[in-house]
Amino acid sequence: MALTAISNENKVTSIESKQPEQASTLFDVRDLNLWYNQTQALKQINLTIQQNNITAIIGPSGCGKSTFLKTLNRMIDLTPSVTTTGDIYYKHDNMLADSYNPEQLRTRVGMVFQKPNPFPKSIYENVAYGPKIHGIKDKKILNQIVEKSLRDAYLWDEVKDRLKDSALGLSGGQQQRLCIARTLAIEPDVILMDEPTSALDPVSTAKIEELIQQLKEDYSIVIVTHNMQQAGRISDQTAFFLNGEVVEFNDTHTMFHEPSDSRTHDYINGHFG
Ligand SMILES: Nc1ncnc2c1ncn2[C@@H]1O[C@H](COP(=O)(O)OP(=O)(O)OP(=O)(O)O)[C@@H](O)[C@H]1O
Repeated sequence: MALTAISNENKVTSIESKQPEQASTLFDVRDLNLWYNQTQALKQINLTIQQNNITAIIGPSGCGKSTFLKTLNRMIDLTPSVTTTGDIYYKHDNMLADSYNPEQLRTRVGMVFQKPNPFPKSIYENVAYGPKIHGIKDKKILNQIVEKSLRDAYLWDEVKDRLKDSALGLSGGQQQRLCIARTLAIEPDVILMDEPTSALDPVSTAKIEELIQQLKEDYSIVIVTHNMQQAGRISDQTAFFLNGEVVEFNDTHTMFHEPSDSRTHDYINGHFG
């Protein structure tokens, strides 16, 4: 299978090279394979993820999208009986190496899940939690972080008068924006999002999509989505996964208008999946 990657200049480039990618590459995934016990879930994945881009991961159920996302911050380590081969360079360090510190990686690579999962604490404490864990005790600084994170997550105006209320009293869409604010509070480089709008109504979905596009200014985003329109609307690059392989990885416009593989064409046009 011919695999291609899009450089910052939007030229199709070969990723056969074993040299580190250019400075704007955040993740450089090389020959990644992953097994759950004997079952191979990811097969020879090669792709690069660029800074300040939105990269969408699409594909039918069970094709390995979430597994791939969880390798990017090594949350997959928490699943017993997983083995991997290959390399993932994060800012030029191989973060799959035994010597690499996954805790540190997770402070740089935050994650937002399909179902909003706020802690059963106040709105304020949900956002302050990460910075507190990282040793910030000064109340004034914490207040600033909480306000900025909630503003950046487009939630401040809706919650500024009820910061001490339980986060569980927020609507689903507000809870998801709170989870994004909680991620922003630790100032990551990357936000991984696993179907972040699939449990939300269309209005909340539109707000989160707008937010994601805004966040691209300061963060890099990798989003798993089942929603083709969403991938087409918000992402810069799209990877199409099928049976654990990357069938096609390209800039989103090309992928949706001139897919190079007939399986991509069929999936995008709803013929399977
Ligand atoms: N903890 C696990 N133990 C064993 N197999 C697993 C585990 N998690 C996922 N798998 C298997 O790995 C494959 C890929 O699963 P994954 O959840 O990554 O797919 P997905 O594309 O995200 O699916 P969906 O769109 O349904 O969420 C599937 O065959 C799945 O059954």
